[in-house]
Amino acid sequence: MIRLDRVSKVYTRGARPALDRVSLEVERGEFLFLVGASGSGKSTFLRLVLREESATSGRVYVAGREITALSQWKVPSLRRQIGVVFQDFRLLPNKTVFDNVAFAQQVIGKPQHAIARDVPEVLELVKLAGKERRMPHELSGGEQQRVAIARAIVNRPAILLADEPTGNLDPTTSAGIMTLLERINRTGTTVVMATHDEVIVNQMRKRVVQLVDGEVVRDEASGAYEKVHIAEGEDPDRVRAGSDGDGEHGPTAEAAS
Ligand SMILES: Nc1ncnc2c1ncn2[C@@H]1O[C@H](COP(=O)(O)OP(=O)(O)OP(=O)(O)O)[C@@H](O)[C@H]1O
Repeated sequence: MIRLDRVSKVYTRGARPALDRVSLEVERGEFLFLVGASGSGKSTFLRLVLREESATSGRVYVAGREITALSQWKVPSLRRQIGVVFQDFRLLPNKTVFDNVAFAQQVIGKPQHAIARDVPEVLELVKLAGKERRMPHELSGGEQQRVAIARAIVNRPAILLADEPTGNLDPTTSAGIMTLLERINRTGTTVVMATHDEVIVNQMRKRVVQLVDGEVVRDEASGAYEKVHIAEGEDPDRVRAGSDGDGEHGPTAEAAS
């Protein structure tokens, strides 16, 4: 569903790459956590999949298409296959819950009867039935994120990208959001979630890909989030190669396939 083939991204010439020769495949229907410290390249990964940024080298494939050199006019059709959720919800403050979700359908020209059918259905799924007429500021953070998720999935995208979706939420509310994302994943949607949240990652036991300085240092089919510490004076390449004695920390992409 998503494949990166030796992808590097350099934002500023001469600077360290934000992603450094990343090769990774995400199968249709998979749920993948992308973890790593701030600045490790998680958002860059998501932006490349969305074609908000282009790779400096290597190739990116999404839903069977090579998007590295996709012409600009084809980008909207790529994005229609991808729903996105952010840490800060990004709802339209002057629109109701219903209209925030409906807007995602209106911009792609969905007819009114489809909107009248789909929006209540998706609001039911995210457990917001009855709150259609509320404005975003009349909702809790968790409810606002549910609206954002409803908006992201209302057009039935093949892929859902979530960038720190629980970053502004308390643990209980976060758990509810994770239950919802898992349910969406079970309907066949491929989910890639970037997060710092070790508790969530460790509870879910999904595939975990960990980045350090733009490099994949771990890829485990049902992993935990173990922080990779690079101590002062330690050779970071030794850590990245996973040669720390127990042999458990190297990239294990094959284990997930
Ligand atoms: N538009 C940009 N121009 C220049 N450098 C950038 C740009 N976006 C990101 N970077 C750099 O690329 C690296 C990776 O950033 P990225 O945002 O992908 O990390 P992240 O893992 O998502 O971090 P966070 O968890 O803080 O969101 C960082 O060193 C960052 O400073």
